[in-house]
Amino acid sequence: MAGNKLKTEKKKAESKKPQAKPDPDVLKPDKEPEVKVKELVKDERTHKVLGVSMLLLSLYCFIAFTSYLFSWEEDQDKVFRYSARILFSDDVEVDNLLGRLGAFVSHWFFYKGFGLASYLFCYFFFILGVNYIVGRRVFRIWRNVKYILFGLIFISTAFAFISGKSAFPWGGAVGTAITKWTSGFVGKAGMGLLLLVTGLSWLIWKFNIDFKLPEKKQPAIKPVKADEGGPVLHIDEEVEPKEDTAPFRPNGLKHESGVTVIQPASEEDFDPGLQLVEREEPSIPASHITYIPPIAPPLPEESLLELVEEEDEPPFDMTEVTKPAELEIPEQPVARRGKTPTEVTFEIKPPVEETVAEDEDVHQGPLPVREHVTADPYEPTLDLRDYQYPALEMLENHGSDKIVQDASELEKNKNQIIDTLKNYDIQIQKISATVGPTVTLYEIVPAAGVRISRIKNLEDDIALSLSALGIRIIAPIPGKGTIGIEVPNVKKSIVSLRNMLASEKFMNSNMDLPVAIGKKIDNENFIADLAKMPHLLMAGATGQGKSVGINTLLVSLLYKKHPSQLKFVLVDPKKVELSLYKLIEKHFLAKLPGEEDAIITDTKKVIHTLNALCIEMDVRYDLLKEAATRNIREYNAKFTARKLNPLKGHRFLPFIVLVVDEFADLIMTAGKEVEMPIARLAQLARAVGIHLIIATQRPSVNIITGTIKANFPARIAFKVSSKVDSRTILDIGGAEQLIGQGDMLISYNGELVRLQCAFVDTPEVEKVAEFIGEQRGYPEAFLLPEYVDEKEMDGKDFSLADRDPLFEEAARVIVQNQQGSTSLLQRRMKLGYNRAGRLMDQLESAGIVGPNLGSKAREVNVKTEADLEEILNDLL
Ligand SMILES: Nc1ncnc2c1ncn2[C@@H]1O[C@H](COP(=O)(O)OP(=O)(O)OP(=O)(O)O)[C@@H](O)[C@H]1O
Repeated sequence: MAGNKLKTEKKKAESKKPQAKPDPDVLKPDKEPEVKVKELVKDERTHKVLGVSMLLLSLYCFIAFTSYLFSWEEDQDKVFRYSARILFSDDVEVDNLLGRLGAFVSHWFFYKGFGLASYLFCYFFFILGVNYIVGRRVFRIWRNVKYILFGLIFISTAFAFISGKSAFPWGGAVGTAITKWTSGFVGKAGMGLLLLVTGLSWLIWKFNIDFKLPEKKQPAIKPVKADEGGPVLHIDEEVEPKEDTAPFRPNGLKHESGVTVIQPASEEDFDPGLQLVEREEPSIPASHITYIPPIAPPLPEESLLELVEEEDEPPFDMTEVTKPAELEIPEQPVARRGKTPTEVTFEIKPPVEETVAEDEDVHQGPLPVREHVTADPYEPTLDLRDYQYPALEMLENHGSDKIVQDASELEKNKNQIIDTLKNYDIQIQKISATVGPTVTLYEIVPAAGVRISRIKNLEDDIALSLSALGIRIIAPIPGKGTIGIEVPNVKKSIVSLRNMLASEKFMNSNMDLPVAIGKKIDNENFIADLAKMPHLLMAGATGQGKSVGINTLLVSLLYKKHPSQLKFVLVDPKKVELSLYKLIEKHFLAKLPGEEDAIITDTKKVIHTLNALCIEMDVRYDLLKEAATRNIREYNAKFTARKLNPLKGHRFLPFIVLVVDEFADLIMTAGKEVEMPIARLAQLARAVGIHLIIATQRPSVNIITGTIKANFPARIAFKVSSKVDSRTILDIGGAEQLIGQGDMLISYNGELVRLQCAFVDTPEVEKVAEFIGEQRGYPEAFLLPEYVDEKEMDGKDFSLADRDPLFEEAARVIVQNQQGSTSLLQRRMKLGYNRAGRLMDQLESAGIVGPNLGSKAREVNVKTEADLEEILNDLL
């Protein structure tokens, strides 16, 4: 018994002991996985549920409101009587299609709220719903909320005002309250006017209604007979007093300088003495501009492989199609100021088509990539399909881009020009002025019989009498029978790059490499295609705007091109000018394999890079030849149409733009070694999409040699220190008379044009570069072919023991293809010319290929792969 008692006590004690190990047989209840509220809120499904709910709510309100329009008389009474209790009173019957809730809600919105304007709530729920369901911003919420708020107040008030004492709550309680207060304040008529003004203002603001009257015809220029007194001139001008432009005063019959002025005999004879020609650039507000990568169709598996092989990129999901998106370009109003009833000579010509410096063979149609698209084209932008183009908001609006001109300054200059010419007994018929950002162009129509060379010879005298720097005489202005005198403005306007990029011409341009360079004197935007130039030489004394000019060109391209379409090779011996672009290395820069820095600052590396570019050029020419195409555009079109086999080394060729910021420095240190590859590239690289921008502060003949000059038909000169320098760059004087700060002359297509370079400041460039740099890029910069300096290789005789690591692979490529060609190795193994050549020599030493046969491929001595494996094993 005692024993039993002991046992039972022991058992009890054991049962009381905490169990050390859990019994594996006992199943524990599953723990509910913890749902984090944050994740729930972010979850795509939550958004979709919300979206569907919003859409249903919108529909519900719409039906309830519409039903209210027909049942309000019957239901209103009941809602009044029961108030919210109506919702729970089963015995109350209402006519609203959506029952008691419908009647109650509609009553609240219509009667106690905004009347008919309440439909705007349906719209609000609708746009919210669509945005949530689609998962992106189809409608802009904030902008719509503003419209809805305005609409609620305005429509309810307008309806309440118009409907007067109608029993139906047209404007709801809100509209009625506002109407009551306002009519008490400004009276009924005042209220009506106020509503009209508000409504019209909104319409004008929204649609920018054009109220222009038909324009008055400008009388044609008529030569006027001279009387005995001296030069004959019509100066009856009076400039419209507008903004910053004061009027020209009528000069009467006797000009203060003694010039006899003939008054026109009749209205028709009237000839404005000084015409001010101002052109305004239509620009698109930055907020309306969205750059979106082109439509990207899905790629088949083959291309996926090819991408992985070619770009060494992680395989992306190519099956998803990037949505096509619209380029939202609101219709641009034409800024035009009419004439005052008095005789006005401030003539504002309608905006002129922007000059687009193009060759005749300019591509007018859509981009080649699209042009040649058949079914299923290759889309290079899919490499980085999420890539976002920088927004215009990242750039600043420097000044207003509005030309500031002082009329008294115009008047003074004009009189001085007339006086000076009169002193030399030169008669003129007419003088007109075009005010540009930095200079004003006075155009003179000389009287019959006056020799143009006489005016040209007086250049210095006119400059002296106007005591202004930077005067330039163009006699005659090409294409016009007039003589131009450019006089710098006292107040100069900055041309913002932002406005130029916002211009329609730039945004809609089909050019391969569009660059917004600057504004002409008549305020036309000068937008050119770098691919047509095809290279650009820039020169100018220090501090005159070269670096800004380079930034302008680079930023223009960054706004238009996808990283898959364009690569920059940046050479910056000054080390600081282009360093900002380091941020976009993995997107837009190209470099030599194994190099750390993509921006080249060291002269030795510049030589290697230039030679590597020459190799790239040769490889591209081989590719073009194989593809039976003449230029990069045709080649890429064929490639995107999938007519070229990537397994044969074909690939999409991005444009390459080489920028050298200080060319003089390189020539000084490396001379011919730099000049030769540059000249070679300049001569040949155009067709394969390699373009050069070379800048220098020392435009002397030993820097800009004949070879270089001959290959750079497009040249820009900022202010230089002497006429000789100007001649070195432009083959003509004039650049020494520029006024600096981006004032420049561009010689292009045989024309010399004065431009004010577009301005972009360093912080803006930094912002753009940061924006691009923060996005997903390629794993590394675009690799140029390897270049090995022959001199460095001298004396390194080949022995089979130290053969190239790629020897075996190269041997297999050659034997498989039964073609002993160096370019085959280059293409298939992505090698530089030199390394491929060395490999071929090694293969020759090993007896795999025969000797060099000049332009023909070498003979392949090994016929089968089995034989090759034997030879390779023997070599081990
Ligand atoms: N297009 C322009 N519009 C207005 N101002 C300009 C423009 N271009 C240059 N400037 C002014 O001139 C200054 C010097 O320009 P920039 O640095 O481009 O000269 P630079 O020729 O490159 O000189 P350096 O050869 O010494 O580097 C700028 O800081 C700017 O204030």
